[in-house]
Amino acid sequence: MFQVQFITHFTDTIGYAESARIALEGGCRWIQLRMKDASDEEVETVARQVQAMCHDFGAYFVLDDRVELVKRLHADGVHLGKLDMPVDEARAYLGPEFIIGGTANTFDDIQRLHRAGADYIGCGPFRYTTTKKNLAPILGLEGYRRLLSQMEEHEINLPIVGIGGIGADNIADLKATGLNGIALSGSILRASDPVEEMKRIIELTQK
Ligand SMILES: Cc1ncc(COP(=O)(O)OP(=O)(O)O)c(N)n1
Ligand SMILES: Cc1ncsc1CCOP(=O)(O)O
Ligand SMILES: [Mg+2]
Repeated sequence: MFQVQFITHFTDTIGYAESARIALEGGCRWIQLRMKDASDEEVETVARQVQAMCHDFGAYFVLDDRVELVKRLHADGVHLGKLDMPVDEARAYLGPEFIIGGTANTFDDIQRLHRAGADYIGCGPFRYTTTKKNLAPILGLEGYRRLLSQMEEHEINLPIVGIGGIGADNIADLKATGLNGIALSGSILRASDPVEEMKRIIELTQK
C-alpha cells in the first residue's frame, strides 16, 4: 500500500497538535511530530497530546530528531537526518522494536542508511518548499527515477518515501516513479479545507 506520512507544521491559525488532528481526521495513519524550533519540554508536551490522538486513531506516531524522547514516550519511531544522531547509534540506543527512518538526497545517502539499518528512507526534496530550511538539491521526478533504478541495481529494497513540496497534483507522477509513499505537510495546511484535502490526497494515493 502506498504510504502517506503527515509531518506536523503550523500556520497563522493552525498549531502543531491541531495539524496532526487534521491529518488524522483526514485519514492519515502515520504522523511525524516535527517541531524544529522548540525546546525538549515544549516538544514533550505536544508529543503526549499527539501520541494520544494517534492511539485513538490507530495511527503510527514518530518523532523528528529526538531519540531520547522517542524512548521515554515509547513512540513508534524516529526520523533522523544527516545532522542528527546516526541511525546505527539510534538503533543501539532504541533497539529493534522502534521504527528508524533516515533522510537521503543521494544514492550514497541511501547506501549509508541501508548499511546503518534504517527501516525506511525519506528522500527529497521533490521540489522547493518553505517548510524546511537549508534544502538539499531538488530531486524532481527524474531524480527519484534515477535513485530507484540505482536501488534496484544494488538490490536495496528499503521502503522509500518522497518529501518536499508535495501536493495532490503530484501524486500520480510520484507513484509512477515507484516510490513506496510520500511525506507532506504544507499542501494540506494551506488548503481551504485541510481535512478534505487530506482525504483527497489519501484517495489519490489509493488509485
Ligand atoms: C519522512 C521524512 N523525510 C525527511 C525528513 C527530513 O529530516 P531531516 O533531514 O533530519 O531534517 P529536519 O526534518 O530535521 O529538518 C523528515 N523529517 N521526514
Ligand atoms: C523536505 C522536508 N524535510 C523535512 S520537512 C520537509 C518538507 C515537508 O513539508 P512540505 O510538504 O510542506 O514541503
Ligand atoms: Mg532532523
